[in-house]
Amino acid sequence: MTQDELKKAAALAALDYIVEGSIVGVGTGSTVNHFIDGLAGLRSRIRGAVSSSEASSQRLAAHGIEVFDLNSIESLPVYVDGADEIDHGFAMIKGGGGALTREKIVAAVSERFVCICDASKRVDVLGRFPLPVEVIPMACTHVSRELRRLGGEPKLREGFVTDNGNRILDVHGLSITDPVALEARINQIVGVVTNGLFAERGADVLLLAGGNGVERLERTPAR
Ligand SMILES: O=C(CO)[C@H](O)[C@H](O)COP(=O)(O)O
Repeated sequence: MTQDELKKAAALAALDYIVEGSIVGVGTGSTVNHFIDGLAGLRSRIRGAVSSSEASSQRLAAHGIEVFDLNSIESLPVYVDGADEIDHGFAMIKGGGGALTREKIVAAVSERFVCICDASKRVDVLGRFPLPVEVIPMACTHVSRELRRLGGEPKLREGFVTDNGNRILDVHGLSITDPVALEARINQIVGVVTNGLFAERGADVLLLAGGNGVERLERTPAR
């Protein structure tokens, strides 16, 4: 199977986690695009969706799925999103598509985070994938300096502006032994909107597609 076929298998498995009659939280990326296309077939069984990016909102709307403002909803039973890396404690690096801040907001509201990935995303230690950090434009130089102090090598994502009008620094070379602590530490830097470590609020379910099918893994409570 190709990587894209594996992404599609994981994405379609997530349809089993949709709560009938609910609003569904929808992430961003090529794996999520397969999920959105699959969700179109269940349109009559959900109220609609909240989305973590303009791109996902457009794709949902093109399928006739109503996209709600997150501020207007009372509960979000399930959020489905991909990841760039996920470790064995279900902490993730996200933001390869640059949607990390809205993803983190929707994830924070949701009761259950269902992560959909092909098996190449599973790692023992996070950090081979450069960590995206969303930064207020005027703070790029200051934040880069601070990130270097933490041992990383930040690179501005050239030509990319987030849906929130900000910039992304991709931080290479970080050794992420304590994802919860590093997530909090980077978020303390003035000018950082948020970073792509999803450790304080990691995934609850991991649907991991590999050669032998889709593994359905649940996070153990004591993470
Ligand atoms: O965090 C994300 C976007 O900001 C994506 O979930 C992540 O980059 C994975 O993308 P893909 O499904 O295309 O491999």
